[in-house]
Amino acid sequence: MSDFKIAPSILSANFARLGEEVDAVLAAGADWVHFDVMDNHYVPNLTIGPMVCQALRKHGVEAPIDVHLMVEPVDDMIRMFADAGATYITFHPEASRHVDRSLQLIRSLGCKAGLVFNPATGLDAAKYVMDKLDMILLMSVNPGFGGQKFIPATLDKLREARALIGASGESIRLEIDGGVTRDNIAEIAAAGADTFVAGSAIFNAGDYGEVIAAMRKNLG
Ligand SMILES: O=C(CO)[C@H](O)[C@H](O)COP(=O)(O)O
Ligand SMILES: [Fe+2]
Repeated sequence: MSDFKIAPSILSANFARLGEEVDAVLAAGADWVHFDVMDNHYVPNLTIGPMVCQALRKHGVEAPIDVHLMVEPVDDMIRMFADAGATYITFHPEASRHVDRSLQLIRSLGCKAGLVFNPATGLDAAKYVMDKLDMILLMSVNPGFGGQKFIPATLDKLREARALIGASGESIRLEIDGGVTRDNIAEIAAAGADTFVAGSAIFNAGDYGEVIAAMRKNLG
C-alpha cells in the first residue's frame, strides 16, 4: 500500500478561526497541516509565524505540522519553529547561505528537514545533501500565493526527483505544493509524489471531507 499523505495548506483557511479550521480539516481526513510562512522579502506576501504554530499546538493539534519557510534568511526561523512545535521544516536553498548547515540545524533541533525547489530551480542543491533530507518539496506554482494553476513542467521534475531519491537509497518524502486538485492528483502521484499539499482546492470547498475523500479515491 502506498503511503500517501494529504497536507491541507492553511494559507486558504479562514484565519479568523484558524483553530477550528485545522480541527475540521483533520477531522475530515487530512494527514498533516501545511503551514506557509511568508516574510514579504523572500516572497511578496506576509503570513504567519511561530506564535501561530505554537498556538495550534496549545489548541491541541497533534498532527504533523509541515512548516514551509518562504523567508530569508532561514536559521532564526528554524530555531523558533522547532520551539513552536513544527514537525517538518523546509526551506528554499537560495534563502540560506549554508544549506548543509541549515539542514543539520533542523535535525539537531529534533525536526525533519527538507528543501523546497521553485518551478525554475534545478535540483542540484539536493544532490550532495541527500543524507540530510527527510523531504524534497517541489513547488508547482511560484511561491507567495494560494489559488494558482499547477505548472505542468513539474511532472518531469517530479520524475527527476523520484529518480534522485531512488538512487540515493535514502528514505525521503517527495512533496508537491501548488495547484493540486482532485482532478490532477493521480497524474502527480504517477510522476512520483507521495505527499500532496492542497490549499484552495480543500478550503474553498464547502465539504472538506468530500474533497479529501475524492483525492484519496483518485490516488487509488
Ligand atoms: O506554498 C504555497 C504558496 O507559496 C502554498 O502552500 C500553495 O500555494 C497551496 O495553495 P494552493 O493549493 O491553493 O495552490
Ligand atoms: Fe507551501
